[in-house]
Amino acid sequence: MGLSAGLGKQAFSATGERTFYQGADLAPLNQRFKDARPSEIMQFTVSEAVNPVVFTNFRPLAVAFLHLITNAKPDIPVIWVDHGYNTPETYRHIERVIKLLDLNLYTFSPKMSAAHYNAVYGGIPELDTPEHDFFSRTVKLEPFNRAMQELKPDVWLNGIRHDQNAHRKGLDIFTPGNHGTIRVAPMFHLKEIDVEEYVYEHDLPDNDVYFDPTKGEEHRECGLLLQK
Ligand SMILES: Nc1ncnc2c1ncn2[C@@H]1O[C@H](COP(=O)(O)OS(=O)(=O)O)[C@@H](OP(=O)(O)O)[C@H]1O
Repeated sequence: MGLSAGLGKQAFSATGERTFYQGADLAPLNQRFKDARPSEIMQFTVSEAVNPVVFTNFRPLAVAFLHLITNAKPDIPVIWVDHGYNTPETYRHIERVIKLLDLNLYTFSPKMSAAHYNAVYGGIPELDTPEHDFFSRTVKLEPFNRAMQELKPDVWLNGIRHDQNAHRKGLDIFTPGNHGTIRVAPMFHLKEIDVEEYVYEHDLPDNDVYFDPTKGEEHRECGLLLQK
């Protein structure tokens, strides 16, 4: 399915009732929006949500999601955990995207800087060790949880897709997120090529040199999606 595939004439209006709350039955929503365009899912979500936020790591192709969501709601809070280990290219890319999309950015940093961590613990630990778990908790999970506690969103919007890894294949557009949120992934049913085309067609800058210190390989989960 491409970005231009859609629901056709069907339109949705706000019901006045709360759509997104912990324990909401999400199956009817997933059914209703399974063939919808990402822009329709975003419009519906921002009109029904009370306090929607975006979490992003500015990974490759994330700019497409940020472009779509800021078209639907320009002032939506965009939360970025800057763990301090991004590549220089990623930091420069982030600066460009903040300016281009005029993002309402909230940056959350770990309580220990990367320089401090490196000096005391000798850099990024080996994967699948207790040291690496501690590292991930310190540089990513703690600031992520702090952001959730401070902003108290009802909806966590993100750009994840079904084709990113085996775990994500089993997810859906609307799923229960942690901290009582409903996690909404408007691009869930898209393929990587659809998103690449969107970036190309809109002449958006992309992030080519990306590295996540909490993952060894691209398709691994670091834990934010697995946290309950
Ligand atoms: N650094 C940082 N800051 C803010 N938010 C972040 C961060 N890392 C992950 N996320 C959120 O988790 C979603 C999935 O991210 P990842 O693909 O990196 O997977 S993981 O859960 O971190 O393993 C991710 O969705 P997308 O960025 O849209 O893929 C975000 O909603």
